[in-house]
Amino acid sequence: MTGAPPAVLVHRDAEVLAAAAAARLVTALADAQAARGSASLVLTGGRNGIAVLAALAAAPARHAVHWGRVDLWWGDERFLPEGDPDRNATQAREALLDGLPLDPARVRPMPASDGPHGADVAAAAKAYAAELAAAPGAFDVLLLGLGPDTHVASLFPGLPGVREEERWVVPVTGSPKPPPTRISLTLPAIRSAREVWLLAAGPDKAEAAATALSGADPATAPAAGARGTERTLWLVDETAASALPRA
Ligand SMILES: O=C1O[C@H](COP(=O)(O)O)[C@@H](O)[C@H](O)[C@H]1O
Repeated sequence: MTGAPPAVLVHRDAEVLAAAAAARLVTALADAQAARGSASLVLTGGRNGIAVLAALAAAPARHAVHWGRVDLWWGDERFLPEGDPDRNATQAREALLDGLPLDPARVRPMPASDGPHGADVAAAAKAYAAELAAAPGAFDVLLLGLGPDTHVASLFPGLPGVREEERWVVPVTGSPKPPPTRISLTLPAIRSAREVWLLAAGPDKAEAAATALSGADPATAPAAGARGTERTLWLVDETAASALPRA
């Protein structure tokens, strides 16, 4: 498989994991800005991803990042009306984004179901792919949560999105986790990022982490296919790490 092999960092609990990932994110974004002038970050939904954003909102070190020069994208979205509390973008705004001096032109949530494409999720996914294609440079950091079924973004085991080899964004219908209709980056898009960080805390993630890190087929364990070009980091807590081999 292409990409950097995973490195696993185990933290004491979910709270420490969120604080440590937030601190790491500040450093990664500030380093990217020092090297290239701006930084590009892909956000995830889910409880661990949103916990990292909340930890960042509470960390004075966040001021080390020039937020006006950060491009924000999303790895997946629940296809719901704008402002719906279940949208990943709504949760990210409430946890962190509303309190940051971002450049609104550089914040690119995935389309909502009451947006310009209406309920046409395929058109919405295509439009997001076009936005991505028009943007220069690689993602610096791409965050992913881990589902108990090994899903990442909205790429679920057995659904066609996980086998996509060409498109960077796909519509998802029939998601086993509600809501059923979603938009997701694909594995080729995820693998284009310099750094991919998978966040997993809680005993319900233990089997998924062990399966994905054992070299499973991404078609049946999507998280196994999530790698960065320069770095793949699994940031987990002790309970999520409990089924991993000791070494
Ligand atoms: O629905 C989603 O779930 C995954 C995992 O969420 P978690 O709450 O089990 O950690 C998340 O990564 C994804 O962005 C989200 O849309």
